[in-house]
Amino acid sequence: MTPQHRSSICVLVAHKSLVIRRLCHPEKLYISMPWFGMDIGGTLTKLVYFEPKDITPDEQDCEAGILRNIRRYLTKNSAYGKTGHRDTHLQMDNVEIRKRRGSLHFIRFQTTDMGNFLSLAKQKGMAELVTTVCATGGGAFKFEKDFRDQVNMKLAKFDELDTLIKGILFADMHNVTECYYYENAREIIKTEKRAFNFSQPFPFILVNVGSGVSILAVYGPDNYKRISGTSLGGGTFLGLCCLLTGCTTFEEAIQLATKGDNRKVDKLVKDIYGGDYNRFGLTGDLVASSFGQMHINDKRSSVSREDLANATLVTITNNIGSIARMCALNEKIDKVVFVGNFLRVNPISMKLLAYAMEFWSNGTMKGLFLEHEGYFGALGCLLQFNGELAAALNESLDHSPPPNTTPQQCVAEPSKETASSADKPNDSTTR
Ligand SMILES: Nc1ncnc2c1ncn2[C@@H]1O[C@H](COP(=O)(O)OP(=O)(O)O)[C@@H](O)[C@H]1O
Ligand SMILES: CC(C)(COP(=O)(O)O)[C@@H](O)C(=O)NCCC(=O)O
Repeated sequence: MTPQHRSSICVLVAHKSLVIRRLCHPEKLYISMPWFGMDIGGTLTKLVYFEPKDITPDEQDCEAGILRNIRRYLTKNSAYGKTGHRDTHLQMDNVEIRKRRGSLHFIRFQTTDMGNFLSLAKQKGMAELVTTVCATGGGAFKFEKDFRDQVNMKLAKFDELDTLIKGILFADMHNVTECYYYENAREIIKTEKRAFNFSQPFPFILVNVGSGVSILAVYGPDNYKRISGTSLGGGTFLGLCCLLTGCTTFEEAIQLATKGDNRKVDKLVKDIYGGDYNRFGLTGDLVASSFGQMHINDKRSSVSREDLANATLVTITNNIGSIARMCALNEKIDKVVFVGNFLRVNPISMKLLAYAMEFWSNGTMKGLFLEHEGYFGALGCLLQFNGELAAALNESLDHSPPPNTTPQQCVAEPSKETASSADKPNDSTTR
């Protein structure tokens, strides 16, 4: 291929505030890579990266070195900086987004590490390549100035609950084993994970257990309301566990909880009644009072760190289960979907939630879970950006090659109207 040939097929199209790239095939239009969706949460930042796998030799020729390096860096490693991890087991291959085929990669790091992330982005040349990052979560607002000042990047902000739902629906459509439930949930020791067909999802209650908890009633892809929430969430579990046991990470807290016994910490119905409280169906083994034994000196001195971790996990989980069930009852909805990174590596809570839904509803409600747990906001953010851009591009696309044929690295920059939906109040989101 001659340089003239190359320059004539790698062209730039600029329209309004969108700058898009036409690579190699004039009839094909590509929003410039890299495609990211970022969810900057209260505890963890989640990054979903789309790796194109259908790159033609021509396109490869046109691709900037920085872009290639970023792709290699993200896909060849599974640990980045101090706290960055790629969840390789969650990778989704052969996914089509905007007529491109590729893999979705799922990366997380501590939000407290944002400074290091920005330095790394600068070091890897991201700042030269990308001018706008699609972001959701509270941090999209909190860190907007840092992105602008430190790496000269703008944030295209999307609402975290809108993107959460979009991400869930996409993942479920593209992964047949995304949704699961626990069979025989009433027998916690024996219960087993089973795939659930979530192809007819509506209506469902969505419980997002992040740092705090948001509870939504979802009636359709664009029809939902936020019906409740609680500040006693994943952040509470981790915070209390660190205080009570001296552990320092979520993984450690879960490890401790796995080996502990909440019955040494909590007061059970049988500790109060000497057995069951039959009149209202309260069995003796039910927790009557979380941490209810810890005012007794002897009991306090005999509990282990493991027992305290387990009791903390059970307390937080049961409270979430109880609120979720009441919400489902109020809305007359029988499917309750639990997501959020609190459920990461945490089968104890998932089984307890499945049990709570089943037991307290006499089998009329079902607790459901999703494999990509905490990544749906970031995924929906990536999709929403493309979707809205696509609409804008469809309107504006001029199929004839433009006069300027200089190959040049460029970025997709959303227009104000399309990108800043999170800046506007959301009428469908009520408390
Ligand atoms: N590696 C981890 N570090 C810290 N918290 C974790 C980790 N893995 C799971 N968690 C749990 O996930 C919660 C955060 O969930 P997430 O859905 O990412 O919410 P947020 O968007 O508020 O950060 C934490 O409060 C903690 O309970
Ligand atoms: C404020 C939040 C939406 C932030 O989301 P998060 O980062 O916790 O996922 C969430 O923490 C929340 O809904 N908290 C509960 C607030 C309440 O209803 O009491």
